[in-house]
Amino acid sequence: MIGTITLNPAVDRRYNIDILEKNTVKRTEDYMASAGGKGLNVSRVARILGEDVTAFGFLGGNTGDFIRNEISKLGINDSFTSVNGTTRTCLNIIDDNNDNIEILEKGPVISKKDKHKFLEEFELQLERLDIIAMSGSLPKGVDINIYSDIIEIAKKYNKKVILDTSGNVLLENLKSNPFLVKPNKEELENITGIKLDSEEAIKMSAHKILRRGAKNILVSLGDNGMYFFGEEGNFKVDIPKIKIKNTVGSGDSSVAGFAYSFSKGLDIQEVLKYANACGMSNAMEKGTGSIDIEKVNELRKKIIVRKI
Ligand SMILES: Nc1ncnc2c1ncn2[C@@H]1O[C@H](COP(=O)(O)OP(=O)(O)OP(=O)(O)O)[C@@H](O)[C@H]1O
Ligand SMILES: O=P(O)(O)OC[C@@]1(O)O[C@H](CO)[C@@H](O)[C@@H]1O
Repeated sequence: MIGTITLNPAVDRRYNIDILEKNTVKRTEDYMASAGGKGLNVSRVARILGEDVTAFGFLGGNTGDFIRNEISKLGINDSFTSVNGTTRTCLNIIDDNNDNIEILEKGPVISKKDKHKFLEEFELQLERLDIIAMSGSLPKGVDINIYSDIIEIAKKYNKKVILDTSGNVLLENLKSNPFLVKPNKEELENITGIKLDSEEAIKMSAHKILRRGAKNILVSLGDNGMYFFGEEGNFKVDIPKIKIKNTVGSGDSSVAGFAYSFSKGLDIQEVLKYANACGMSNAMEKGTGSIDIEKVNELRKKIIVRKI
């Protein structure tokens, strides 16, 4: 069973239009709403891979009800804590060239009481979880160290935690030794201040993050694949060219592919193939945080993992 934590979930609304242009009115029949926020994308992809998933976090208002309904249809166990505020809505507007704009709301304010309820619920269920993936930005009212609080609880039960977040929230929570972090190239550049224009620069930056506490790091590079640095060595993943439709949620799909294959005991090279194949399959679909299992299996055969 994979546990996912989405402290700031979102109803993701995707709109496909012909062209992105200032000062115009656009009408479209090509749009969709999904249960989003990074951890919920991880949940959905892990579920498509055939894994049992329990999802934790905060939900409120009619958008929260929409998400509860969607995840119940997918067979994801709902362990969300109810809050008074309203879960945010995030927009992804994509044109015919696959250029897009994302508009992300801040989200509701979480009270101390609800935070404690959430931590209690999480600890109650921890024993049943093989691995935990926690992802995304923090809602207001929640302390920047909350991801460390969660990791410390998980450590008591010997559980591994993947942390996929960015900026100061990522930096501040490295001290509690997350099992894996997954910045993309831009996020890694932002937190280390080092321009990542060579493999050497990426390696140096990634090792900076390892020295600050993370056990392993995946650096995702969009259409250029991925690097992995950590306990099992250093690897570069080379991927074939694909035709993309919507790359939003590819990072989350990679986290799901990693968590799924790692928890099944596959070796690191196979795990990295799963992580990339899931990210790629998501990029080939219109939906956000959505994969096609047959494509994942085809793609895995075409991905090359090199020790560096
Ligand atoms: N344009 C693309 N072409 C091929 N593969 C892609 C593309 N974009 C993403 N991928 C695959 O998905 C993985 C994760 O994507 P990416 O590096 O864009 O993560 P991300 O920036 O965290 O994504 P997001 O924040 O939108 O979820 C990549 O390592 C790659 O395997
Ligand atoms: O504000 P956060 O939590 O950083 O990002 C939220 C978000 O952009 O991330 C997902 C794509 O990765 C979307 O489902 C969602 O809207």
